[in-house]
Amino acid sequence: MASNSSDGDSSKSPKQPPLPSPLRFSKFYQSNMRILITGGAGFIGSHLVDRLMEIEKNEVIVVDNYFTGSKDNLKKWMGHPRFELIRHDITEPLIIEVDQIYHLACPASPIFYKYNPVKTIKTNVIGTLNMLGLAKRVGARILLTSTSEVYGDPLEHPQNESYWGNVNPIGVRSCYDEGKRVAETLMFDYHRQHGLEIRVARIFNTYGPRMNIDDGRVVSNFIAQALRGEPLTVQSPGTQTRSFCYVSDLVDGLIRLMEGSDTGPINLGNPGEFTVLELAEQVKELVNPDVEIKMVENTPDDPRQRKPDITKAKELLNWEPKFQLRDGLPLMEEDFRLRLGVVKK
Ligand SMILES: O=c1ccn([C@@H]2O[C@H](COP(=O)(O)OP(=O)(O)O[C@H]3OC[C@@H](O)[C@H](O)[C@H]3O)[C@@H](O)[C@H]2O)c(=O)[nH]1
Repeated sequence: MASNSSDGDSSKSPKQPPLPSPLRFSKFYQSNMRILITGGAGFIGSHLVDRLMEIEKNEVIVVDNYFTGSKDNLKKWMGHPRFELIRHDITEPLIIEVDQIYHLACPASPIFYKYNPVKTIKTNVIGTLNMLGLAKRVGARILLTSTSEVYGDPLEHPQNESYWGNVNPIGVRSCYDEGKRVAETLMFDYHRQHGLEIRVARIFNTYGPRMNIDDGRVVSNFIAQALRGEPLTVQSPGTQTRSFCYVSDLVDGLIRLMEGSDTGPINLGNPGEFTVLELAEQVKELVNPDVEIKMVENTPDDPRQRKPDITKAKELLNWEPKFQLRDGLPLMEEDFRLRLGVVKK
C-alpha cells in the first residue's frame, strides 16, 4: 500500500524542519487573553479598560456606539498594539475571536435610558442575545453588568441576591430594569441550555472621575452644580436612599467575578447608605458651602431605598469596597474641576 506520508521518501527532497503541531501553534497564539468590552468607551467601561490594559498578557477590544460613551475616555490607549476600538452597535451581530466578554453596553443614567426606551430595551435584549451568540460560537466566558434596578422599589432592605424585586413592568424605568432582568434570564438560559460560562454582576450606584458632566445622575449633578454655583437639585422627598460605590472598587469587583468560579448574580456596591439630602449636604460642604439646596419634583417609580447586601461578594470574591464616600467625592471633584475649568479657591 502506498504511503501518503512525505516523511517516508526523504531521498527525493531536502529534509524540511518539522511544522509546529496545531496544538503548539494555537498555544503560541493563545498566550494573550483577548478581551472584548462592550460599552468600553463609557464611564465604568473605560476604567475597566485601564485596569485590564495594565496586565501585559491582555489584548483589549472595545466596541461602543458612542451614545453615552466617548473616545476621549480611551485616548491614552489609542495606537497601543494591544488595544483596538470599534464603532459598533451591539444590537447588530458581531463576529470576532475573543476569550472573554465584559458586556457593559447600555445607557445607565435614567435620563439617557429613558430618552429612547425602545432602543434601551433592544440593547438589553437583542444586544445581550448577540453577545451570548458570540460567546457560544467562540467559547468565550461572558460577564453581564446587570443592576440594582432589578430589585425595583425594593420591599426588602438591604437587598440580597435572592430577593426577586418589586418592579413595575410597564413604567418609564422598565426599558432598563425589565431589560436587565431579561438580560439576566438570557444569561442563565444560555448557561443551562448550552453550558456557557457566565458571570452576572448587579451593580449598585457607582460614581467617580470621568462620569459625563451632564450624565444626569445624582453625584455628577450635585458636583457640577456646586462647582458652577448653581442650586443642588434634590428630587423630593430627599429621604430616598442610595449607596455609592467608587469606580475603582467596582472595577476590582468585576474582574474578581470574571476570574472567579461563581456565576452570580452577585451584588457589587458599597453598603454605606445615604439619603439624597445627606449627599447634597456633603457635596455642599466639600465643594461650595455657598450654594443652596433646592427641592424639585421627582420622576415616576423612583426607588425609595437601596443598599446592597454584599455578603456573597465578600465570601465568594473576597471583595469589599475600600473607598468611603468622603474619600471618593474629592477625587471626583478634582476631575470635574479640571474638565469644567473651575479652580479651587
Ligand atoms: O439631580 C438629581 C438627580 C437625582 N436625584 C435623586 O437621586 C437618586 C439617585 O438617582 P440617579 O439618577 O443617580 O440613579 P438611580 O439610583 O435612580 O438609578 C441608577 O441606579 C443604579 C444603576 O444601575 C444606574 O446607574 C441607574 O439606573 C434618586 O432618588 C433621584 O431622585 C436627585 O435628587 N437630584
